[in-house]
Formats: sequence, structure tokens, C-alpha cells
Amino acid sequence: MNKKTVKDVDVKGKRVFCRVDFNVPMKDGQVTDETRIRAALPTIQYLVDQGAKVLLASHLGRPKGQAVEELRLTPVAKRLSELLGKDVKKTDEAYGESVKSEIDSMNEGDVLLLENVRFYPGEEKNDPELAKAFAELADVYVNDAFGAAHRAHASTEGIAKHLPAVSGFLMEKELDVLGKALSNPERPFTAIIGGAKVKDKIGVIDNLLEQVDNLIIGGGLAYTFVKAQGHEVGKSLLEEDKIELAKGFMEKAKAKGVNFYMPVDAIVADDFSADANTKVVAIEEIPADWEALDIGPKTAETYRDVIQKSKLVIWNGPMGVFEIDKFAQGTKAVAQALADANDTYSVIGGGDSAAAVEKFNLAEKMSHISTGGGASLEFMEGKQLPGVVALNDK
Ligand SMILES: Nc1ncnc2c1ncn2[C@@H]1O[C@H](COP(=O)(O)OP(=O)(O)O)[C@@H](O)[C@H]1O
Ligand SMILES: O=C(OP(=O)(O)O)[C@H](O)COP(=O)(O)O
Repeated sequence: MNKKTVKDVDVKGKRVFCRVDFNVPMKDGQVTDETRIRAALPTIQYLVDQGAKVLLASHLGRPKGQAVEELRLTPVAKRLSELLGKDVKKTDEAYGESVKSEIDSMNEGDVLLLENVRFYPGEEKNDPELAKAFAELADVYVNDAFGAAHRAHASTEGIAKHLPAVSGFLMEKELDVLGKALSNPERPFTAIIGGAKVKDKIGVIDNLLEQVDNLIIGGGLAYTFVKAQGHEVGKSLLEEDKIELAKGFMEKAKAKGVNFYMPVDAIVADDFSADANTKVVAIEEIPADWEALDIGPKTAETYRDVIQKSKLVIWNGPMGVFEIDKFAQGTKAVAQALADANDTYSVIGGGDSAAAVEKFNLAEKMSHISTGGGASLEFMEGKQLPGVVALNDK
């Protein structure tokens, strides 16, 4: 990597604003998957050991520029404190006088977690004033938030203009591993795209079609494609204004000789809940009042075969609503197929995909679990990540 890292700057006694991605899944005020917190520990521990005053900043969810009680980072501070084995204080704001006075009382090696940076409208707008306000808190900026590196926000991009700006160890490792896997991909090269962020991910498919041998579609994303094939999708997730785009992708795949795999069956439910009635249906037979919440068994079988014949697989986004056991089978089948494929280099991207692999106890079997979903996809597309571009060159 041609960017400076935390090892290239002196941080002893300095106030270090370290942007991390603590956008972790939570339920009832508890962190339910701590992969992203653990992934940031090497950088945090290094800063502590070097005697820096460590200010950690992160977003959580999408609060749209205002304080949302359930999206406070308090439970994250608690978990981080346990993992680090030292007290981590949390502020109720992310900048300003109250935060400054808290920083004034810090000793070398102390860690302070700032409140969710997306509670302020300026964050996602990359407002220069907010970037300056963040920068005023610190002497050095470290970006270790690979998962948010594709966002040009005040705490990921704007702030880097005001301070010496370097990458953390997680950022460095992610760019290194993904760069190596993709510079000369082993073939057959398969991409599996699922999840619910249809708008974010659908554009990625266009670029992936230039690179892969097989493209597998699952999750909530699939039903826009099912609709594009001319089938009804009932109450399944659907992005009406992307149907034409989806059609275009299927034609492009054909023209490029890319094998395009879509669900042939699905598990449908009469309600988005654990108590829902469910049944397996052929993809062209989704009932009008039901929604497809997982891929069906025939689909899972085909996907398994494709995975086993691949040399490199990148997987982003679960195949179904894996958080509910009834709809977890498709995601589990894909995870298991990857775990069983010993000759396959597997790269898992995305907070929820990583959480799924963790849930099935298969994390150890994957070659690389990336902490970034959208970020790893954009990186693989060959796009420049603003959070990386903004850092100081070596
Ligand atoms: N068929 C579906 N309908 C609705 N939601 C789905 C479906 N399949 C998967 N999901 C949801 O997608 C979410 C993950 O999507 P996304 O954020 O795009 O993935 P990632 O974090 O891995 O990038 C999960 O919470 C899962 O419940
Ligand atoms: O969870 C994240 O992205 P991901 O779901 O693509 O992995 C990152 O924290 C970025 O969050 P965002 O997509 O709300 O900007």
C-alpha cells in the first residue's frame, strides 16, 4: 500500500482521532456480533501501547443526521471495554466543548469512544465545518474503518485534510488481501451477491460481469431479477425502478458468457416473523400475499455445486433472512459449501454475511472475512475508496 500507516507517525502523548467501523448488529441493546470490534483491536491496542490518547469515532446504523436513542454507541463501549480489558469511557456527543473537556482529562493510553458520528447531518454531507470540528479534537488522524472507506463523509474523508492522516492495521490488511486476490484472480471466479441493500449493490453487478465466470444472485436482491424475468414476486423485496437494469444485466451476462445463477425456488412466508407460515415454492409461483425470505433447497444445491467447482469466491450478502432460523438454511448451505471447498479461496464481505458465518461457526474455515461489504465490493470494482485516497502518501 502506498499510504502511510500508523507505524509511520509518532503518536506518543498525542490525541489520535481513530475512525473505526463499529457498525455492528445489535438486539435489545446488546451487540450480537462483535467481529468488527475485534477486527479493530490491533490498531487500538497499538495506540494504547504507544501511549496515545485514543479517541474512537464510528457510525452505527443510519440515523439520518439526528440522535436516535437505540443507535447510541453505549453498548459498544461496554463490549470494547471487556475485549480490551480496560475502561473505555463514552461521550454523549461526537465533538464540541463537552468532548474537549473529557479529552483534557485523559492520560496517555486512555481510550474514549465518541458518540455516533451520524447523529449530525454534516457527517454524511462531508460538511467541512464538521470535519474541522472533529479535527480540533486531535493531533493525528487514523482511519481503520475499512467498512466505511467507500463513504466520503466528514469523519472518513473531510477530517483527513486537517491532520496528519494515516491508515490503521485493519485498513492496511484488508486492502492488501483483497488486492492480492483480485490482481490475478484464480478461475473459475465466482461472485455471490445477496442481502437487502438492493440500491447499493445492484450497480456493482455491472462491473462484476466484466470479471467473473459465475455470478450467483440471492437474498432480497434476487426478487428484482425474478420480476425482471417476468415472474410475480408477491410481497418480496422489490426495487421497481431497477427492474430494467436487472434485465440489462441478464442480457450482458449472456453476451459475455458469464453463467448467471438465479433462485429457481424460494421459501415464502405469510409474515416477516419467526411464527410465520412458510412453504417452498417454484420461483414462478410466489403467491401474491406472501414474501420470499430465503432461497429454496433446489437453488441451494445448485449454488453448492458452483461453489465447489470455483477457485475464487467472493460472497457479499446473505441468501435469506438468516437471523430467523426458518429462513437461514440457504445462507447456511452457501456458508457450508464454502467451508467444505478446500481448494477455493473464499472472501466474505459485509457485516451481515460475516455475522452469518460466525453464527454457523464456520468463520475459521473462510480464507478472508472482510469487515466491509459495500467497501469490498467497490474496491473489487476497481473504484477508488475516498477514505483511502484522503490518507497521506508514503
Ligand atoms: N429475501 C430477503 N428479504 C428481506 N431481507 C433479506 C432477504 N434476504 C436477506 N435479507 C436481509 O439482508 C440483510 C443483510 O443485507 P446487507 O446489509 O445488504 O448485507 P451485508 O451486511 O452482508 O452487506 C440481512 O439482515 C437479511 O435479513
Ligand atoms: O455496514 C456497513 O456496510 P456493509 O453492510 O456494506 O458492510 C458499513 O458500516 C457502512 O455502512 P453504510 O452502508 O450505512 O454506510
